[in-house]
Amino acid sequence: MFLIASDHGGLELKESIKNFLEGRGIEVRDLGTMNGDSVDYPDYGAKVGRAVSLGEAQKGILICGTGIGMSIVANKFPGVRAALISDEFTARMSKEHNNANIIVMGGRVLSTREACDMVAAWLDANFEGGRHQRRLEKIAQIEQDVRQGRI
Ligand SMILES: O=C(CO)[C@H](O)[C@H](O)[C@H](O)COP(=O)(O)O
Repeated sequence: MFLIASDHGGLELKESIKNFLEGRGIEVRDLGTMNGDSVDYPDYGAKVGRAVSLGEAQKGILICGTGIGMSIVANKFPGVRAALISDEFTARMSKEHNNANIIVMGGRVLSTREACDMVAAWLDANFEGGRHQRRLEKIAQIEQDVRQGRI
């Protein structure tokens, strides 16, 4: 099951991506925002970041105006690897090398077509493991060390 959320700056793109995913037979849970009123991206980024961190969902998609704020928020949660992607190449790499469990996009940056192609590239890619797994383990270790005040 996929989680998706946006602020007002990503609302339109969120709706398009949701339709795109559902068209591919993927179940999507929309955590808001549901209308164009101005809202604060941390509130929505935290909903998806928390759920992925707790294992309530395997994957998430976040959209704000640029994607920057949402990625900062989501990456506060342990175990979250949120990737701000900008094109099909970074979308694919975010899975192959980083095994990103959340992708983040800018609703004021991308066209619907570009964004859907990027989502497809991420979905269709596979994590390569090997040296990339070692690097992800180092990230997890850093997370532990920071939490326990070792570094
Ligand atoms: O990335 C963002 C925040 O870092 C987003 O672009 C927000 O959507 C943006 O900041 C919202 O701006 P607004 O002027 O309040 O519409």
